[in-house]
Amino acid sequence: MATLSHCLPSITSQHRRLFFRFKHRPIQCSAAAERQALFNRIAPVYDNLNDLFSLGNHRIWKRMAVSWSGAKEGDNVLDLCCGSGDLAFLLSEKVGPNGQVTALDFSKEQLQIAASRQRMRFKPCYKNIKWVEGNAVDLPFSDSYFDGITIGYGLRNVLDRPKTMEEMCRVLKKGSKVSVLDFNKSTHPIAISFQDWVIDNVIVPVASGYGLGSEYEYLKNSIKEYLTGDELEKIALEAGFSTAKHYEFSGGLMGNLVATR
Ligand SMILES: C/C(=C\Cc1cc(O)c2ccccc2c1O)CCC[C@H](C)CCC[C@H](C)CCCC(C)C
Ligand SMILES: C[S@@+](CC[C@H](N)C(=O)[O-])C[C@H]1O[C@@H](n2cnc3c(N)ncnc32)[C@H](O)[C@@H]1O
Repeated sequence: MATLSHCLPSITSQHRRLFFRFKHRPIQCSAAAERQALFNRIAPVYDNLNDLFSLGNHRIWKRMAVSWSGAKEGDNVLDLCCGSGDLAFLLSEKVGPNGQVTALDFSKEQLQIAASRQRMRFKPCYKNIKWVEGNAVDLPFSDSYFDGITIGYGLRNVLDRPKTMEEMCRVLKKGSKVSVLDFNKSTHPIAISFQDWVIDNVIVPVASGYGLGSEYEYLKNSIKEYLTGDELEKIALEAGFSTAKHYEFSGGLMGNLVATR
């Protein structure tokens, strides 16, 4: 059984207590383990490259996603596939000291960075964040537990998206929302060509300079294999959500699914 505390020699006991034990199944499937390893490898440069490649725009997109989740003061919310914690920190400010944020990811390196950011940029409300090492397809939470969920650039990367949708529906209270932010799998030829051109000619060459060329090649392929807005709405309804609406923005490059349990 893996506990994150074994892998975190540099964090304080206060922060170590913030991690739950990962009681659920360890990652056994080799495809999932490869993906986990990829996100561990990019963790040290992940935040800086997001700022650089999106010209800071990812911060705006993440604020929009939090707003779409309907999270409010005092809520108990989940940020799934939290990575280095951007959405969790925004949720923390939104729900305030009387609320609670649980932020889950399967990458130890990303969680380690999230915890160190929590220490360094300390705001009183950040005490309300708990970091959890776990798998999005098998959530360690009881039914109807959360008032809202965000998942930013996460659903595209999980191997079993319908199961992840079902899990999110299961742990949400009735009437509460999930906000799923990601690249939009556009059907417009100009948006597709622009996205491909930027990734091939800017993102992959720059990332190659950090030894991460293949990791960012994966990003391009994962967008191609992702779901369109219509397909996302369909899997949300099939998973048990009562309504589902996908919004496109930033010239059709990004998309956000909002589904209500
Ligand atoms: C925060 C963003 C992406 C996170 C992200 C998601 C993934 O699945 C990855 C997989 C593998 C490697 C890295 C990632 C990853 O970083 C969104 C913004 C960051 C993008 C890298 C920037 C995308 C640029 C657009 C194609 C065009 C930008 C136009 C902008 C308005 C200037
Ligand atoms: C592109 S990052 C997004 C991080 C963060 N949400 C953000 O917007 O910056 C995708 C994250 O999903 C996590 N992830 C992918 N598949 C997962 C799974 N099955 N269970 C838990 N986390 C997963 C990765 O470890 C990675 O941190």
